[in-house]
Amino acid sequence: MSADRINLLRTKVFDKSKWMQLPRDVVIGHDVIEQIPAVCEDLALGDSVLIVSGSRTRDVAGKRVEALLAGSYDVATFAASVGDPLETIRKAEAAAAEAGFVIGVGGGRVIDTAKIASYNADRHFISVPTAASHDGIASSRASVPTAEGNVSLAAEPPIAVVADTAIIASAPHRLLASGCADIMANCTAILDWELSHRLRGEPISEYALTLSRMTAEILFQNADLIKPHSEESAWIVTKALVSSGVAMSIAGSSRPGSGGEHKFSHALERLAPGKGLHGEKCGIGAIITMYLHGGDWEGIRSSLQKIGAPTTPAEIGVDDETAVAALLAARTIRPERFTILDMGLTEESARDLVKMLYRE
Ligand SMILES: NC(=O)C1=CN([C@@H]2O[C@H](COP(=O)(O)OP(=O)(O)OC[C@H]3O[C@@H](n4cnc5c(N)ncnc54)[C@H](OP(=O)(O)O)[C@@H]3O)[C@@H](O)[C@H]2O)C=CC1
Ligand SMILES: O=C(CO)COP(=O)(O)O
Ligand SMILES: [Zn+2]
Repeated sequence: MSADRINLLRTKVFDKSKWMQLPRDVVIGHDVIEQIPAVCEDLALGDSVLIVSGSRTRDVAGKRVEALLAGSYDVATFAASVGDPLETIRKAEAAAAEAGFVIGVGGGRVIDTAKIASYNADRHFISVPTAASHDGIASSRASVPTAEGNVSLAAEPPIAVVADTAIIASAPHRLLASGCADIMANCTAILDWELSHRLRGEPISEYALTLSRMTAEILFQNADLIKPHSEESAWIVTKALVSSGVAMSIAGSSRPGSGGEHKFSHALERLAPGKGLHGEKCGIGAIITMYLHGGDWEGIRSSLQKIGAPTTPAEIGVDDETAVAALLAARTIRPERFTILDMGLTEESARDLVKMLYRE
């Protein structure tokens, strides 16, 4: 082969690069919250720490983390209040800038606040989920509600995840079921991604896609094992959430875990704020988007029912008309993310779908 040809091939082969940020320590299991001092020592992140938690989650686990670290670190706390998320993030960022590293102890909102604040303040971040309710536990993305709908922001990937299954199993079952639904929704998210790849040439990551699909499939297979307040269930779901977060980190975007069903969920959050948990809305949305993809939508519905997640808008206090409006508004949220809901859905067809697929 001529030197010119080799150089051409080199250029072609080596002009691609990717930066994947993954957690270094992932500690999951019974009472592992007690391992936090060892994790912090192992990572040698500094002498001072900011612990971010919410009003409930501070009592659930935040205070325990504060006590565990108080002897060895200068500990500051930040209460991630429920209010304007961007304002809360700004305040958390200022507090993070004063600390050596940040620990987020809570549900999805708290973890996202801590990981964005860490990213903006250029601090390492440790993720301590108190509930297996969302797949942002281990990812480098954050999903933040704004007036225009949720935005997906780059965030600090956790350098460590410490997920205590005893704490997670004690959380309200609704949170665990919501996390299951968030993962089950991966199966429609990847169908949307493949559709966009075939139709519009959107780049796809086979590894991220396969990991995301496999994670959802494992959960569908284990749906019978998911029971309230069982530590085994917490273990199964938490591992799946970490795996799903890794898929997003590999992709460098939330695409492997967020398609039309998520845009429907974000639209609902805007139209009916506070109704339903994130994963619950995604699961409900996945029933419709799977139907539109021609897949096993009844399988999704029965798996959601098995784990105790809602399958109709009515179950989360949303009326049919609002669900129709959310289906139609979904395409206006993050419009660059092409999904099956961009394929000609009309008001009439949305109404028919809601009537047919969300029968009690
Ligand atoms: N980064 C990503 O990729 C993703 C991000 N998300 C984001 O995550 C958020 C949704 O997360 P989700 O966890 O569903 O909702 P929240 O974080 O709002 O948590 C729901 C409620 O559960 C409480 N809670 C959490 N853990 C426990 C526990 N162990 N015992 C009792 N109560 C508990 C919280 O308390 P407290 O008041 O203390 O917070 C809160 O009141 C959304 O903002 C969504 O956009 C969702 C999916 C993926
Ligand atoms: O929720 C997510 C994955 O489960 C990601 O959220 P976005 O839809 O905001 O990207
Ligand atoms: Zn989600």
